[in-house]
Amino acid sequence: MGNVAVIFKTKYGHTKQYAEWISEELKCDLFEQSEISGEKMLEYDTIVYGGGLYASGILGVDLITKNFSRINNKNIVVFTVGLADPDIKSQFEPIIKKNFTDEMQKRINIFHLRGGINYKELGIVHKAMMAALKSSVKKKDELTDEDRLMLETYGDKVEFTDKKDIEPLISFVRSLN
Ligand SMILES: Cc1cc2nc3c(=O)[nH]c(=O)nc-3n(C[C@H](O)[C@H](O)[C@H](O)COP(=O)(O)O)c2cc1C
Repeated sequence: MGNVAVIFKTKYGHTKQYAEWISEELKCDLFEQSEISGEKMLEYDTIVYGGGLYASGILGVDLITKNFSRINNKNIVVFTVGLADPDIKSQFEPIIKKNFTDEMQKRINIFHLRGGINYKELGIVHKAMMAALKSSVKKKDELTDEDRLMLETYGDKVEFTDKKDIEPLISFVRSLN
């Protein structure tokens, strides 16, 4: 795995928690996305980037995509943190397509971790986005499990963040050259 940098961007702290656990486990450097430049990333053999999921976008992932041609020769691992259940793999396909080109998808190893939400903490824009999502879900004829979870927990607090879920990512990074 060589020398590893864990980099993250969070709005409400869930991705930061995972990034801290990962960097502690790997005993490696940890950076907030705004603290590290494309140039600095060149010092590492393995880059692990984590971003919260917002309307299918991976927060701050442009650090990786904009610098992709420079870091292409490194091990690149991305983890997303969202409310979507990581066991339902199909729902991540559009997210991966939206955030990465075909070439990037071949080179980047992607993991999905589950975060949480506390409606009382949300900023005004995010509150409005969740309200809009709720009314569109309520209009659906058939609800998915995710839709039901959203309606049941709307306005409340849900927490899925769990340290043991980093294990597959940790084993993968340790297996890298
Ligand atoms: C406005 C808004 C949009 C969101 N969009 C998604 C999404 O597209 N997919 C998903 O799985 N979770 C989505 N979430 C849930 C967040 O990804 C989840 O709260 C996550 O834990 C946030 O990570 P952070 O605390 O590190 O920012 C959304 C949350 C908000 C408030």
